[in-house]
Order: sequence, then structure tokens, then C-alpha cells
Amino acid sequence: MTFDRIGVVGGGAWGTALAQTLTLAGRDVILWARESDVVEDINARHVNRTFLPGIDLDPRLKATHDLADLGTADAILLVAPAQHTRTVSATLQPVVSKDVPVIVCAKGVEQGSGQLVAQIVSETIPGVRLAVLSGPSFAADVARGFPAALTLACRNEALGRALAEQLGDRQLRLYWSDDVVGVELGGALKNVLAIAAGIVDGKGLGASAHAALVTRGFAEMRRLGKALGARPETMMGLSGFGDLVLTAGSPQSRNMSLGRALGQGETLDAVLSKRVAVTEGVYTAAAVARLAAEKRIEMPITDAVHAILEGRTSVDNAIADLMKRPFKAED
Ligand SMILES: NC(=O)C1=CN([C@@H]2O[C@H](COP(=O)(O)OP(=O)(O)OC[C@H]3O[C@@H](n4cnc5c(N)ncnc54)[C@H](O)[C@@H]3O)[C@@H](O)[C@H]2O)C=CC1
Ligand SMILES: O=C(CO)COP(=O)(O)O
Repeated sequence: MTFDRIGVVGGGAWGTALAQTLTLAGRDVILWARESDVVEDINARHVNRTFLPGIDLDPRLKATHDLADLGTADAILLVAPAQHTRTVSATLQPVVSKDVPVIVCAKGVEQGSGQLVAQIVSETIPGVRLAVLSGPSFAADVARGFPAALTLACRNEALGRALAEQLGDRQLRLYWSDDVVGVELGGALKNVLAIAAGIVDGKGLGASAHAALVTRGFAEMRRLGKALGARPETMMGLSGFGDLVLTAGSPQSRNMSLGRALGQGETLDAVLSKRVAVTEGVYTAAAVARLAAEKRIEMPITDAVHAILEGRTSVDNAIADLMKRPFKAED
């Protein structure tokens, strides 16, 4: 198994950062972008001013507007946002031959189905060889070549190991795992909790409240993970705890910064109208709150974020409601 030619589907910040890293590592990379101006920007000017401004891209990186150009790839990275994965992967299906692995890089839960991205892809591309890449990684950091460590999960351990060894390099250290659900779930859930952490920050509630929120948020991640068959050590690892620490701890996160703005009194519509970037936690919150209710898993912070985003409660009331819950044994 050799993965020399890599197709990347999605010309947002993360797709571009991964394409850049793999190009610099000597892979032959072709990036599909939905927006023709992004394709032109990458090919003609070697930048992606729309989604990854301020970073020079390697001139060897080529972009295309035609998914069929990815037909000769040895592996495909799927980096479309979670809510658009079903449409994009259905369009990709005729292009993917049966032994080419598809590596899911998005982080979210689909609102209509409650499914994680890998589940969507296995439905839309039957028989696909699936892997998931997730962990703490801001696109701009990775594109600049700063060190990062992520987890690559695949049920076929030999394939997962081969992908990790060949797609990783000295800037991007990849660990492998066979816990696909656990790795995906951490990345999806932490986005919602990062919104909550941002709200705490935006309200100026202090570092103690922030630490309490992140810790109890992590308890929610572990609880849902257990119910869905994720391994506890996966939730403790890079794609779970690691990504929660990164995203809930830095305003560089789109989810955290959205929460911050809400905490400072801005409306959701006002925040979203100012950005082109996707803020996955906004959409995943509703899906996870519903999943938790169906499975009778207690996720009060996630529920509070969902209620705030839907305008069913105010930030102040949500905080008061969380604090007046009955005392209980720590789990
Ligand atoms: N930006 C980051 O630092 C990281 C992002 N991710 C994940 O990667 C995924 C993609 O995020 P980014 O690359 O950051 O995106 P982005 O926020 O930079 O750009 C938005 C992306 O959405 C696409 N898009 C918008 N409307 C669409 C539609 N109707 N159909 C298909 N695609 C559409 C755009 O073409 C663009 O690729 C998300 O799930 C995100 O959570 C994961 C790790 C790091
Ligand atoms: O997933 C990420 C970091 O690992 C990016 O987080 P944001 O989408 O909140 O910026």
C-alpha cells in the first residue's frame, strides 16, 4: 500500500492546510474546491485568501473544480463540513474506486440523521475503505508547519497504520487507532463544549468557571462516548481530551470565539453573518442534544448551549440553571 497521490475534497481552511502539509512532504496532491475563485487563487497565486488568508502555499499544490480529477488518487481526504458531507460524498462516489481509502477529516454530527460523518460516507459510498483523522489542530498552525499530533482511526489496523506512517511527517505526528467512533465523536462533541467555554470567557466568569466547565464538559463527552461504544482511552486521547483542551482554550477556535461573542451579548445571527468559516458546534449541538435525550444520557452543558443557540434561554438563565442543579457524586 503506497499513498503517493492524494486527493483532498474541500478547499476550506483545513482541506487547504492538509493539502499544503502533504505537498511539502513530497506527495502529489490535488485539491478539489467548490468555489472557482478558490481554485484560481491556489493555482494562479498559490494562496487561499477566502479560507486561509496570510499563508503562502507551495506552488506544487494544484486545485481543481472537477471531482473527476481525483480519480487517480491513491487516497482521498474528505474535508467538507459535516452538514454538507452527504451531498459531497454522493458526488464523489463514482470517482472512488473500491480499494482507495477515504479519510474523513470533518468534525460534526449531521442534524437530520444524528449520524457521524464516517457513517454518512459509508452509506453514500458503499464498501468504502474508511478512516478518520482527528485531533487538536488549528488549520493555520498546521499550514505554517508548526508541530501537531493527531489520531488516524481505521477499523482495518494494517490500513490505519500504513496511512498514519505515510501521511504523517516530522511536522504532523500521526498515531493510529481502530476506535473510529471514539475518534470521531471527540472531535464533534468538543465543538459544542468550546462554544460553552467561549460563553464563560465572554461573560468574564473567570478561570475557575472555565476549568469547571471544561472538566464537566469532558464528563459529558465520556458519558456519550460510553453509550455509543467509544473506548474511554480514546476519549482521554488526542481526538477527545486533546482537542477539547485546544478548542475550549483558545479564541483562535471558531467555536470558542462564537461562544465568546454570545457571552458578550451578540446574537447568533450577527456572529454568523460576519463569517465565511463554518462553526460546526452550532449545528452539532442540536443533533447531540437530541441523541443524548434519546439515549437518556445527561448532558446539561450541551443542552444549555443548544437552548441558547435556539433562543429558548438567555446566557444568564442557562448559567443560573446549571449552577442550581442538585448536588451529586462526581462521575
Ligand atoms: N479549520 C480548522 O482549523 C479545522 C477544521 N476541521 C474541520 O474540517 C471541516 C471543514 O472545515 P474548514 O476546512 O475549516 O472549512 P472553512 O470554514 O474554512 O470553509 C468552509 C468550507 O465549507 C464549504 N462549503 C460551504 N458551503 C458548502 C456547501 N453547500 N456544500 C459543500 N461545501 C460547502 C466551503 O467550500 C469550504 O470548504 C469542518 O468539519 C471542521 O470542523 C478540523 C480540524 C481543524
Ligand atoms: O477542530 C479544530 C481544532 O482541532 C478547529 O476548531 P474550530 O472549528 O473551533 O476553529
